[in-house]
Amino acid sequence: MYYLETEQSFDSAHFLKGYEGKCKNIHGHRWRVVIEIQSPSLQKEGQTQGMIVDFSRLKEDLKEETDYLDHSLILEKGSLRPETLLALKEEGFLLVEVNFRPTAEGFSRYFYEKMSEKGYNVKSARVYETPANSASYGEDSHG
Ligand SMILES: Nc1nc2c(c(=O)[nH]1)N=C([C@H](O)[C@H](O)COP(=O)(O)OP(=O)(O)OP(=O)(O)O)CN2
Repeated sequence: MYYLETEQSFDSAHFLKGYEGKCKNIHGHRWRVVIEIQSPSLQKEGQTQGMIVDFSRLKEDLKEETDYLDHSLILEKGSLRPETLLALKEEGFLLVEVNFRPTAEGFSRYFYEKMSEKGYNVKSARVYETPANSASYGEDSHG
């Protein structure tokens, strides 16, 4: 099996609804996302001969996903009162609502699924919330 890895980073704010501690407050991170893909074979001809996929394509596909979240406030659906949400929208803030608790674990699955939807055979997605703290998601091929 061949493996290929790339990474991107983005800056965004989040908070953890229902968390007893400092993470209940809106705070920011420079999130680092590391994706590893796998393939039993390599391209046989053309520009990408000998590659799983061109790094530049893999990098761009991941960047498209991280750019979507960059400089946003990421919030779990239903975690703010409707009037608060409306007020933030009226202020013109970039808000991204997600249907999971925005933890490092939640984001690792999010990026795993986003890159899988793009056709990659993803081995793992690792998301760093801080340089020392990360979570990863993968699915073993036996289900
Ligand atoms: N398993 C997880 N635990 C925590 C997560 C998470 O995503 N997965 N997230 C948080 C908070 O979002 C928080 O930002 C991180 O908390 P903490 O580790 O305390 O942050 P720091 O490393 O910056 O800690 P300092 O003590 O301020 O250096 C909490 N837990």
